Amino acid sequence: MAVRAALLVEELQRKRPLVHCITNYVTANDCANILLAIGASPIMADDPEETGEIAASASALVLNMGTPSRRKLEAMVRAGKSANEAGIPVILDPVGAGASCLRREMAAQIIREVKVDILRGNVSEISFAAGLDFCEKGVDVSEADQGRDRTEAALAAAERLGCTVAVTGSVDVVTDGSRVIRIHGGTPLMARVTGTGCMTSVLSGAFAGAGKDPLTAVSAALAAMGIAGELAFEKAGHIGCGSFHMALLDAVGNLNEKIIRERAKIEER
Ligand SMILES: Nc1ncnc2c1ncn2[C@@H]1O[C@H](COP(=O)(O)OP(=O)(O)OP(=O)(O)O)[C@@H](O)[C@H]1O
Ligand SMILES: Cc1ncsc1CCO
Ligand SMILES: [Mg+2]
Repeated sequence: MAVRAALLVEELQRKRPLVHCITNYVTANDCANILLAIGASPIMADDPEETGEIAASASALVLNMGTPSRRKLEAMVRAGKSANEAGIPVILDPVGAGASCLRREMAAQIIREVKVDILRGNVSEISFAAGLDFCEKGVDVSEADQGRDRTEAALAAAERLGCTVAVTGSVDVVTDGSRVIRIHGGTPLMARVTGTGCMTSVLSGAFAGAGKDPLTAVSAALAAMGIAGELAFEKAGHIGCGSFHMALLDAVGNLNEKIIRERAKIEER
């Protein structure tokens, strides 16, 4: 898997996939920059008047529920249907999925009307999507969920939704319902900078847009992000969160096939 992930980086950099993101206003800029850094091409577009058209010309679509609205929901459903018709992968990041009625309705409607290929979230969000949990607070992992089993949540969500699921955290877990892959690495500082999860979702979009298999695509994205987190920590971890944030973007921009082949810690059982 580490070798395939490494080769996928080269393929991504050759193909330069266009990734259409309908995302939140908190981390949109970081998501666009991380896509450019890895070698993909971002487009942020969230008006329902254009999202169907933009998705049809993209290589992947990423739907992030971070700052929701009815209008954004309409934009996402239109884009999602268009992506499904065009046969491009759809990634859903159900940010704070259980935290409000609007978010619950939004997640339910997207899952009902759009075929999602990859669901990526933290353990609270994925537990909600899997039906294991019925309320959430905020966008970070709740205290009650800190000890929750990521593998159990990932498998339950994959079974319920019939798609590939990634639950991120200290160790990331990815499953398509039968294979289970764990990606080690990263640093706890990644949870102290907002948007590192959103960035893994758009990177998953970039890898899925460059290859065909969602399981390999997300595993490659998470391995890349973990390695970048470690390299950034070595460079700037001792300075603080702000410098680490910038170093993370630098590190993603310097990733290549060799670094990923040597450093990826991907384990399958
Ligand atoms: N304790 C940790 N040790 C190592 N890596 C971590 C740790 N916590 C998070 N990460 C990494 O940080 C990235 C984001 O994961 P996280 O689960 O924090 O996403 P999130 O909660 O959706 O974040 P956000 O909502 O801020 O975008 C992943 O690459 C994950 O592996
Ligand atoms: C802090 C925050 N609030 C809504 S979206 C977001 C970014 C990370 O999910
Ligand atoms: Mg998140």
